[in-house]
Amino acid sequence: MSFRIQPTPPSRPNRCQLFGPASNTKLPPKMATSAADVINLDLEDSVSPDDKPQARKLAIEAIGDIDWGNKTLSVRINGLDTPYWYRDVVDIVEQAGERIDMIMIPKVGCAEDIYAVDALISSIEMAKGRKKKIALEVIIESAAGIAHVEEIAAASPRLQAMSLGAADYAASMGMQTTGIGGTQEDYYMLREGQKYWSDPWHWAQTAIVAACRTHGLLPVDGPFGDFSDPEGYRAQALRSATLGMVGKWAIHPNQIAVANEVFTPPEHKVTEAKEILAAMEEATRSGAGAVVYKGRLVDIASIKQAEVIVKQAELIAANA
Ligand SMILES: C[C@@H](C(=O)SCCNC(=O)CCNC(=O)[C@H](O)C(C)(C)COP(=O)(O)OP(=O)(O)OC[C@H]1O[C@@H](n2cnc3c(N)ncnc32)[C@H](O)[C@@H]1OP(=O)(O)O)[C@H](O)C(=O)O
Ligand SMILES: [Mg+2]
Repeated sequence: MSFRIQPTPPSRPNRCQLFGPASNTKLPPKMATSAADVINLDLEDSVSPDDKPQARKLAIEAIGDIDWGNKTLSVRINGLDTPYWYRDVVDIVEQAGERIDMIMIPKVGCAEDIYAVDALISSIEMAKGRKKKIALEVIIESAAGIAHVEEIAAASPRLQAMSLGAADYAASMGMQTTGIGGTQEDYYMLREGQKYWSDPWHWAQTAIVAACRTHGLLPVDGPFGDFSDPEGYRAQALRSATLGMVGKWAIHPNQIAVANEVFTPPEHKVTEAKEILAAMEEATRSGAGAVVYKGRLVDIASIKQAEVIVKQAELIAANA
């Protein structure tokens, strides 16, 4: 380990982030009673330009009027290249009650994007005497975003989470696809006439996980557009969880249960992790640094790996 200790990310569940356009009044009450850990009321791409002012007003009403229970409540503002974002921040931070937890900034490309929003929020919080500091989360969904992912992760103490936005990312990278996440037909290796599909999102996800872990943020997988393909969603979520992401977006209620299931460590993994911790405790007592568990090596690094799984399970149980 470096002299700099890896910071601990926020201790809250983030298995499923459910999105819905703030302009659609039918959705927020349903989102509030869903099993998602995080709710994102959207002012950005699911809201048409003509509906932006009304969507802001409805988001403010929904934040104040609905019982959101213990969910983390976030609003996605418009991008910094639009005429909408400053008004989103001003209206939400001035007019929404203390129940709002987070603002999500889309399409971030550099640390200064976060600085700008942070400065504006800070000024309004002081002017209005807001008690609770609003947190930030960002979406990496452009070539610039992924190129500058580490400086973005380090940009503000308000930052809690970072997601991959597969659709805008694909467009910005010039990828030849209209799919939002998941397997891409043409991204395969060929061996002896057999196709083996690879994961075109892998590099971006890994870069996001590394930046988040370095700076104590929660890495989150973004949307999977084909909500009629639960097994495709599950496969993508399983890959993300294996890489170290803590959750995934849902754009339809039928994706929530799968996200919650995949990002809750299964019982057999928790049991195995606890057995490894017990085996290592025994090894430490007898002065050994490594032991054999089920025919394989476990050592001091295995303690840290096992602790990841046990802590994930404890966090989720504590918030159930
Ligand atoms: C890709 C980039 C993004 O920006 S992703 C995030 C932005 N997009 C969204 O927020 C879309 C959210 N989803 C929806 O608006 C809808 O789900 C829909 C339009 C995709 C489909 O809606 P529809 O009503 O046709 O679907 P049904 O199957 O009929 O719904 C059944 C039932 O569920 C309720 N419902 C639907 N969606 C939601 C939801 N999001 N939350 C809660 N409830 C929902 C619906 O009202 C029905 O209810 P019922 O009538 O049965 O009571 C990204 O940035 C990138 O770049 O990658
Ligand atoms: Mg997007």
